[in-house]
Amino acid sequence: MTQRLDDTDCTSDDDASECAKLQGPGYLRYGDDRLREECGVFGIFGHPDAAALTALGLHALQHRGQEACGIVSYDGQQFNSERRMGLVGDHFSRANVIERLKGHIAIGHVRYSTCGDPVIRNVQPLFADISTGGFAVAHNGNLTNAVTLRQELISSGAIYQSTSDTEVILHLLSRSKKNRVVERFVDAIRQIEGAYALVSLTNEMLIGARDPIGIRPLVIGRLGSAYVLASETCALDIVGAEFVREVDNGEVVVITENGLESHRPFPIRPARPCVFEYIYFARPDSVIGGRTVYDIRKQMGVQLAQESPADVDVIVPIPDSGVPAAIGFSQESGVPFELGIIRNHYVGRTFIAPEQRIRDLGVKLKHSANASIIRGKRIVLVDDSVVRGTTSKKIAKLMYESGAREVHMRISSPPITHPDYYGIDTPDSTSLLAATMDLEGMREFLGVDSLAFLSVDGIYRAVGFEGRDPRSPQFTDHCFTGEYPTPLTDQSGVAIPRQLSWLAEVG
Ligand SMILES: O=P(O)(O)OC[C@H]1O[C@H](OP(=O)(O)OP(=O)(O)O)[C@H](O)[C@@H]1O
Ligand SMILES: NC(=O)CC[C@H](N)C(=O)O
Ligand SMILES: [Mg+2]
Repeated sequence: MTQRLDDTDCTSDDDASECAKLQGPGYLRYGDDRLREECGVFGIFGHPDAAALTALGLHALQHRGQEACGIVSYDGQQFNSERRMGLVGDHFSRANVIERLKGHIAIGHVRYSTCGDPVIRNVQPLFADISTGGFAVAHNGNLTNAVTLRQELISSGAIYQSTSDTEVILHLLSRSKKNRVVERFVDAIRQIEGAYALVSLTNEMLIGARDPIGIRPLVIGRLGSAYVLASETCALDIVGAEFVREVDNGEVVVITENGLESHRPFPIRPARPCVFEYIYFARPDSVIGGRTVYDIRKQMGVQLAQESPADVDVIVPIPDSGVPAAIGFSQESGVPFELGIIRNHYVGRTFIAPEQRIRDLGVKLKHSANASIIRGKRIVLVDDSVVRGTTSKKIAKLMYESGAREVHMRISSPPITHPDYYGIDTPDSTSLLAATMDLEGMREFLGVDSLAFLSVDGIYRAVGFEGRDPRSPQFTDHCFTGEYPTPLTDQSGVAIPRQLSWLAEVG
């Protein structure tokens, strides 16, 4: 059966085309030099206001991706799709937009691109009409063999519509020889490598899946008789859904009118979720593994104060994500916590810009000194991470300019020495401060009186373990250890062509 797709996706967007111009046309970006967040996914089955609730869920997940957003619904007759560059609230708060997205099943996505330009053709959910009917997919994560598979598929006749890694899933699904859509889906995900939390929609089901070691998060909720899938529990809270459980690593959940069915298509392995969810990505009020992210970040601050105390007058967090660790540091050390930096609420997470000059400006736009707190004081600045050092360097300078007597920096995660290929999109190693300098070099570069990072075991202790189990690490932590838990086929194979498409979207 073939369903109609009513597609009101944006076809021209000034920001998107400007971005594309700045980056060069149609490049399949890999490991470029920007810190990015992640994507967020949401899905709901069996609710008359499916699209409106999806918009709310995406709004709660906005911290995971601020580049673009989209929703696909199914109304019993046809699929309806809206995909836009920009924020959820700027588009999906309009009643006429939600009215167009009719139906009782919907999925949605907020995007930060890790693979493929930030242009409308890469905005998710992606949709395809395959022999079993319409199929939409929204993906958080990054596939580490997507380029290799793409080359194979294109050489055997596949016509790609985007430069996103996610599109490979649609091609594999379409080419599967299996009959049922769930079997085809399983067939497809067995061929992909890397990190994925997926929500997918057909005319009769909602599907959720996590990669074999569960790098990226996905939770299940109930809202009356409806089922909800979401990247984080904060998206369940906003729609009033009750948390049921996390989707397990390697699990596929299929939700139909008959309820939820669980499939385990991969050999059982221990989970290794990404530790960066705790450190930076997830919203502090989200619950992972039974504990709030806020509580865990505070514990990271406690561990940090124990490992690297400082003789100072005041503890100052670098907002936003440095705040809980700074509270923990203050409570453990007994030194008062003060908001010595005020954050501008109209600038999102790290100001997204392709040039260092604009990133520098971004940090200035985002953070201002609360000089009366700083003047004449010895302070500890607490942040969750240092990637390129842009934030820490600017803020340290700002503190001295505002009259701080001493500035000490404490980071509630270990030095990031290795790039990420699983959806974080930390830069290649030449741009990572800790990959190019030792501790003293970083201290000098940042211009602070002292600098210390939390140890790798300290992170594990904060989450509740005795330390990292070297034989079977409990987390995906390659950023700090260099130990990648999946094959990096695209990185280790023959050269990845930087340019896969000659189509530049200019409007
Ligand atoms: O060393 P850098 O390259 O500057 O990157 C590290 C900074 O980026 C992140 O903050 P971000 O502004 O993205 O988000 P937040 O407001 O949630 O802290 C992180 O919390 C650090 O502050
Ligand atoms: N950050 C992510 O999870 C990105 C999802 C997908 N790889 C994309 O580039 O769109
Ligand atoms: Mg920050």
